[in-house]
Amino acid sequence: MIASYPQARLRRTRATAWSRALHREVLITPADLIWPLFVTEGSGVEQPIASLPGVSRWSVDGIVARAREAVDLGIPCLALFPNTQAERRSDDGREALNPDNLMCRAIKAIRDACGDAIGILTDVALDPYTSHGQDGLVNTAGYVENDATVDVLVGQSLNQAAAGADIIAPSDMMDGRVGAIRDALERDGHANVQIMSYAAKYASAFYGPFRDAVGSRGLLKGDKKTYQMDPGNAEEALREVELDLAEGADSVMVKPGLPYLDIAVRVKEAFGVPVFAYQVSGEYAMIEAAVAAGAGERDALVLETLLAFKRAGCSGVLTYHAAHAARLLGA
Ligand SMILES: NCc1[nH]cc(CCC(=O)O)c1CC(=O)O
Ligand SMILES: [Mg+2]
Repeated sequence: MIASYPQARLRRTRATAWSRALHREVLITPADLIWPLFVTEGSGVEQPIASLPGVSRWSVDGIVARAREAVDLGIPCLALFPNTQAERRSDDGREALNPDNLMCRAIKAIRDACGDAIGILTDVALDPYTSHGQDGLVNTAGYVENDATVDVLVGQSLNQAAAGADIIAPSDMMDGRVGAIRDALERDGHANVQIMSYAAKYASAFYGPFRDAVGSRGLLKGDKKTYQMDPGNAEEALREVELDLAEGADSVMVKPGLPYLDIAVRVKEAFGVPVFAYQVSGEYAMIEAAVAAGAGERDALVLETLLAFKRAGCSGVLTYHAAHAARLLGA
């Protein structure tokens, strides 16, 4: 029998800070955070990104400094994204296969500086390397070809793994890419390289600032609706996750974050595997815009939104607020 009022007063346990702390069901800690970083050419370069106030692209030396900062803050993993120079972009995105590309140089530099003190997650998709900004190879009809793209993504993954990536994170939404990448990693001696699949990734309006950051926004014609998921679909997300797990994903991601918390909950309940959420660039920008407009307080907005992911059952969150949040949580 469950008591009712006045024997039950749910405000009793909320009356003091110590009691609220004692009864809190979930916590967010720096160890729950993955910090996405944008890499650019040069040295000593910091380029602020206008649509992501507070976030910059860094040259490799700056990325190494961010990696050391992350280690000090207790952030376990970085996610790297390259801003590829226009002259290195092509229709087929072949720069993704260059063992000396910006991404590979950043991976090696972080590894040299930090050893195994931090994980390096690398995004697999061709959009930072294509002249058209699509994640895959586009045929003459303008359609992104699935199987031909997967062949290139396998090469991109092996290139990243050879440079020292710890977690390969395919964000392209091609069918069958997780299995193909897993097979190739096993064959190539990378049995312990993980795959975190962007399994349920939606064709979202929240990616705009990210496309500025990697330099693909002005290039992209049309949209990504023939491969990223329709925002109306939830059952389909479970099928996407099921397939990626069957193909060898170690963990799965739901993206964007807050607007899709229901998906995170359902995936966790259905499969009981490690689920990560990506609080994407547009979500970050929304919080910063609210702060700038005096509509909310940054620290509180950041910590509340991050806690929500933990409550939904996520193992962790990719967030551009990672360093700020870790500083707040470490204090
Ligand atoms: N495959 C590219 C990729 N990887 C991560 C993001 C978005 C992340 C963000 O908005 O923060 C995107 C953008 C896209 O699909 O167009
Ligand atoms: Mg899929």
